[in-house]
Amino acid sequence: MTFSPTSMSSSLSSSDTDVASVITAPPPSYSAATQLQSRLKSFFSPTTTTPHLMGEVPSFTLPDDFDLTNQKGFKSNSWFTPAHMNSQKGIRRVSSAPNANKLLVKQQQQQQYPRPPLTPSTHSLYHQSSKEDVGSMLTFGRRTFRRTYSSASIKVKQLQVGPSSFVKIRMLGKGDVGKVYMVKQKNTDKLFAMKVLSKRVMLKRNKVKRALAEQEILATSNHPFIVTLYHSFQSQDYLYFVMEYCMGGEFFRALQLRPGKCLNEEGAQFYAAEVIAALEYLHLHGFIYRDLKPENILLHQSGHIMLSDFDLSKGSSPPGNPGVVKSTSPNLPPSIDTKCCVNNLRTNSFVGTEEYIAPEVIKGCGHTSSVDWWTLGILIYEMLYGTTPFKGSNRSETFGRVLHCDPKFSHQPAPYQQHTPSSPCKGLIRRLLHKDEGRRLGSRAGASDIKAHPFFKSVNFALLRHESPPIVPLVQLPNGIDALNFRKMPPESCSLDLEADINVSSPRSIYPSSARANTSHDDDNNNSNNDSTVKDVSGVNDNPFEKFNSMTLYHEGDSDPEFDHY
Ligand SMILES: Nc1ncnc2c1ncn2[C@@H]1O[C@H](COP(=O)(O)OP(=O)(O)OP(=O)(O)O)[C@@H](O)[C@H]1O
Repeated sequence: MTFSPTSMSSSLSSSDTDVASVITAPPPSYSAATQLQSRLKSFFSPTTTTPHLMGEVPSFTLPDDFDLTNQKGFKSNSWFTPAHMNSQKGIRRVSSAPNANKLLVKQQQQQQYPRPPLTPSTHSLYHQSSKEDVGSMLTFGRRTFRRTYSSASIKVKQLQVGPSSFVKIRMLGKGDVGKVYMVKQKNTDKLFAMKVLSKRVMLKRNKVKRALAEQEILATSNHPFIVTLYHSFQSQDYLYFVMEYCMGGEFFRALQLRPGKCLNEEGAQFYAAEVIAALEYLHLHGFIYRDLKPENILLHQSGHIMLSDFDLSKGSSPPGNPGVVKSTSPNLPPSIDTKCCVNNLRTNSFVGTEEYIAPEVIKGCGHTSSVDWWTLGILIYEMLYGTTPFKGSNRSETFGRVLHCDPKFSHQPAPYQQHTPSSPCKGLIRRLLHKDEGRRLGSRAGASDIKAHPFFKSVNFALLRHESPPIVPLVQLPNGIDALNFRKMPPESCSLDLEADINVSSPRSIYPSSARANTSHDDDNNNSNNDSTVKDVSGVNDNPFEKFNSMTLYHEGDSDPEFDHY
């Protein structure tokens, strides 16, 4: 398909006119990081210390008519009705009833570890200091933090763009509360992916905390396999994320286009290794991802992966310090324990995607970072077999299999595969899909456990970026506008009228959307959401989007004069 950008381009909504009209917030401050953590984070280069996002935003008027109730009814299954599924909430992301005890514990934790407030003086100091040498000390509020090598790889600046700085090219995808557009920056002609989230819809569906979590992760991550955020800002009605445009589109689509919708073992090993590197980085920073699936893996033009969509992720506050664990083999050096960075994070939310959901999530007995290793097991299986291991004809059957069945490996090669999976490969999948999270691979030291498995014996994790990916996306035009692997969006959806067509399930023709869409019943996130939303209505808490920062981020390697000094 050929495509003329000029014929299809349209300026962004006139209500969101320019930088001046954007509600700006100061950039974030950095959190404290221990020396060990800093050293390890630099080791996982390129990376950064964690800026916590505590901006102050001028208040604005909320739409009068927002509704606190979730619109969709959740139909629980006859054989399985855990308490957290009984409430009448949306099917795609089911929210749980608030749990008073947990709220109390959370509040106590917050009192114990308050995030440092950011004052205008602190962020102006930050700007002045952004050129300072590695290792210099910065003072934020009452706390002093050591800048490390890694923190110099992202510069947080005052917002330099607004909605009108971009021209919309086309819609790339549509989610629960927003849309993602391919946009072109007017003065540079650079392409970006712009995620636009409707505040109204977020308030309606209690998704405010999710957007804040996503911003925190995107703004603090600087990793080759995690999608890069360049700007974030908000207007009266929308939140905006301007991210690197992943020309290769969804890994899910790329898989679907392959014969048998699968990869050979070598290919699966490659993508699994990149995913492990990304998850390891997230865990190190204290985040559990919780929604690994091929739809959330995007492909860079080079074919390397970029993890995206962090709205179901959960952060540990504060993240624990990484440790060092003895290797399981006497011939191997000790390895890094990233499990302990997320050790204090146990959450009871019902989140994930049906076919990828872990047993402990279904049981509702609380889950930890081990859920990410479960989903990795499902992903590897899907890459090899073109289908997930526990898929049933409906949700009830799928959950039943997740809880009670072992993954099946046929003695014959799967269609379009020349071989059956090797023993190390099957062994890895079995160990990742262990029903008991305490005995699952990764439960001891996190990613290091998995990297040390014989299946990855031939993989050099440090050099992954230099490997040639098995799938290199076909970009039909040199400017990347007509890339493959995106869902076909109806042309009439190419408007910024978000209210009109948000929550129309994404057209996933191959799988029924219910099986592939995220499900959530997010007690810990939504407890606070519910809480803050209720306050908003009563007028006690004026702005639920206060903590959403408006900022521009520069990464090492971007054309920014400040980086030229390094
Ligand atoms: N950086 C990007 N580059 C290219 N395409 C992207 C990018 N980010 C998102 N997309 C496209 O937009 C789709 C939706 O993005 P994303 O999953 O982040 O949105 P969402 O609103 O959070 O969706 P969901 O409700 O499924 O969580 C993706 O599946 C992908 O096709």
